[in-house]
Amino acid sequence: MNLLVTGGAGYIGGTVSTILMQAGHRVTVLDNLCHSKRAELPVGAEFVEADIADRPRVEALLRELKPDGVLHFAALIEAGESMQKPEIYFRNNTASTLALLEAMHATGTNRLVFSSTAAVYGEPKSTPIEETAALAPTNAYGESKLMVEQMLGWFHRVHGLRYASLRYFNVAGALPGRGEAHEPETHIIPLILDVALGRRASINIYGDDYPTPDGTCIRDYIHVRDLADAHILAIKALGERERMILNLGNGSGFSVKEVIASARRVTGHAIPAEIKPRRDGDPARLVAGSEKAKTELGWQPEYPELDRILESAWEWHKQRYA
Ligand SMILES: NC(=O)c1ccc[n+]([C@@H]2O[C@H](COP(=O)([O-])OP(=O)(O)OC[C@H]3O[C@@H](n4cnc5c(N)ncnc54)[C@H](O)[C@@H]3O)[C@@H](O)[C@H]2O)c1
Ligand SMILES: O=c1ccn([C@@H]2O[C@H](COP(=O)(O)OP(=O)(O)O[C@H]3O[C@H](CO)[C@H](O)[C@H](O)[C@H]3O)[C@@H](O)[C@H]2O)c(=O)[nH]1
Repeated sequence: MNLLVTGGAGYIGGTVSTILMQAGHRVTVLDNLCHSKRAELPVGAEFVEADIADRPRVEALLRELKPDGVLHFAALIEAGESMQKPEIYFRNNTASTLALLEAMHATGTNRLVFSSTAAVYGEPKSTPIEETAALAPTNAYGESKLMVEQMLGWFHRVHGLRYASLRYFNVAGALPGRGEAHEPETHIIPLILDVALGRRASINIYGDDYPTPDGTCIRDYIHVRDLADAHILAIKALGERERMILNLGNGSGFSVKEVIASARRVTGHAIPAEIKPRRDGDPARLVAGSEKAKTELGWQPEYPELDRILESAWEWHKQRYA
C-alpha cells in the first residue's frame, strides 16, 4: 500500500512507519516537527514538513500521492498539559484534524486510521472497559480526541469516509533501533528508565491515595510493536469494513508501583521513588477490554508481559543515552 502517515516523526508514528516499510509498504511522513526532530524520521520514508492544518498543502500532497489511506498520529499528547492549556489541544488535535478531513474529502481519499485514546472514557464505571462504555473524558486531551471521533462518525455517514478509530491504552516498549523519547518526556516508563540510567535522581509517584489496591493509578501497557500490527490489520480491513472503533490494550492493569517494581527487576537498579500529589485529570484505573480487536481484526498481541515491554524499552534507552 501507499500510505500517508501524519505525525510519523514521533514515537508511535515513526515505529509504525518502520514496521510498515519492513512489510513492503510505501510511506510518506507528514509532520511539522513540533514535538520531534528531523534526525528521528523513520529511515526510508519520504518526508514532507508541514502542519496538518495547512489545508492547501495537504490537499496538494494528497492529489500528488493518491495514497490508499492515511494513518493519523499527529497530535499533542500530554493529558497533564491539556489541563493547563486546553485551547492548544482543541486547536491542534480537533480543529487541525478537521482541516485534514476536509482535504481528504476534497481529494477523494477515503480510508483513515485514527489514533484515539483510552482517555475518551474518563473514569470508567467498571473495568475492563468495553468500547460501548460511557464516553466522559476527565481531561481536555481526551475530549479533543473524542470530538474527532464524533466528526469521523459524521464524515462516514455523510461522505462515506471509511475509518478505524483505535483507542490506545498506554503505549510503551521499543524496536531495536527506535524507542520512546518525547521532548519533554512525561510518560512513566521512559522517566523510570532515566532514573535507572542516572539521568534523574528519582521517580515521582503522582498520588498514592487512589481507590486501587496499592493506592497508585492502574494502566494497561501495550507494546508498540503489537500496536503497529493492529494498524496494518486495520488499514487492510478498511477495504471491506466501513467503520471500526476498537480498544488496543492487553486487558491487564499494572499500578505505578508495579511498573516501578518491574523496572527494578529488569534494570537491577534500586529506582528511588517519591510520593507526590495527584496529577490533575488522571483517572484511577484504565484497563482495556480488547476482545473486539481480536475478533474483528484477527489481532493477537505477541508481547503482553510488562517485563518484556520494559526490557525492550530498557535496551533501547541504554543504547540511546548510556
Ligand atoms: N503514547 C501513548 O501512550 C498514546 C496513548 C494513546 C494515544 N496516543 C496517540 O498516539 C499518537 C502518537 O503519539 P506519540 O506518543 O507518538 O506522540 P509524539 O509526540 O511522539 O508524536 C506526535 C507527532 O505529531 C507531530 N505533530 C503534532 N501536531 C502536528 C500538526 N499539527 N501537524 C503535523 N505534525 C504534528 C509531532 O511533531 C510529533 O512528531 C497521538 O495522536 C497520541 O494522542 C498515544
Ligand atoms: O512521573 C510520572 C509520570 C506518570 N505517573 C503516573 O503514571 C501513570 C501513567 O502516566 P503516563 O503519563 O505515562 O500516561 P497517561 O496514562 O497519563 O497517558 C497515556 O495514555 C493515555 C491513554 O491511557 C493517553 O492516550 C496519553 O496520550 C498517554 O500519554 C499515571 O497514573 C500517572 O499519574 C507518575 O506517577 N509519575
